[in-house]
Amino acid sequence: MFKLEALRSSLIVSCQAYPGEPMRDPRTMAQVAQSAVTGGAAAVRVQGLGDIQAARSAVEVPVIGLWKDGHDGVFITPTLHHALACASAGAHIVALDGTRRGRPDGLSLAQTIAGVHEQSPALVMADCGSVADAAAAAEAGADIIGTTLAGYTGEREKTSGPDLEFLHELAALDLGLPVIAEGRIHTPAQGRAALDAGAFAVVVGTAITHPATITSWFADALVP
Ligand SMILES: CC(=O)N[C@H](C=O)[C@@H](O)[C@H](O)[C@H](O)COP(=O)(O)O
Repeated sequence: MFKLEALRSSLIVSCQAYPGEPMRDPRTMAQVAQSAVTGGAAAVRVQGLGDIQAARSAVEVPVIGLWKDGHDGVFITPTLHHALACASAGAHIVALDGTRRGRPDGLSLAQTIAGVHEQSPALVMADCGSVADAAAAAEAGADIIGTTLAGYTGEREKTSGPDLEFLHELAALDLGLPVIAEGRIHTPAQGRAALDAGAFAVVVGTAITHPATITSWFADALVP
């Protein structure tokens, strides 16, 4: 079993391709994950049961697994069924929607987290969108708080870079849980700033593993 403490101050790389994209293939994402580990990623975050299984076979580092179902409301590992499937596929940490919104299976966040803890060895990362979410997720038994949904639930403004103010507010709250900064970290300096704002570790996705978006940044900058 991995030690969460080993991820302190580390870089975690999210390797995701979206529905319909050419790289949406578990073998491709496993290769991306391997490349991230070669570059220094201490863990990877992957979406979908096939990608979780492929990543587990491809890399030695911890795998954060999630299952996106839909694209509105509660869609990141929305139910206990989805969470247990991620754990069965090999996720060391299951990332799930950690907001205060109603869940499609009618279970509370606390019931969902308890179900994962009772039925698997996986830890739970609660993807939150606000300080109130984070406090509720800590109360509900989450092992890790993620800032993943800041700017996506209507409770906080969508900052262009990481929501550093959110990280400062969470640090001040001192929930007693590791807070992983995730979302719109696009440069190494922003990753450093997230750690300095109190994050336990940093997840970078798009800026490392989503070539279509990275290309658009360059292409847009060249438009006269
Ligand atoms: C909001 C949502 O659906 N976030 C997803 C969560 O898994 C991913 O699409 C993001 O790429 C990931 O959070 C990493 O963030 P960024 O790609 O900004 O570095």
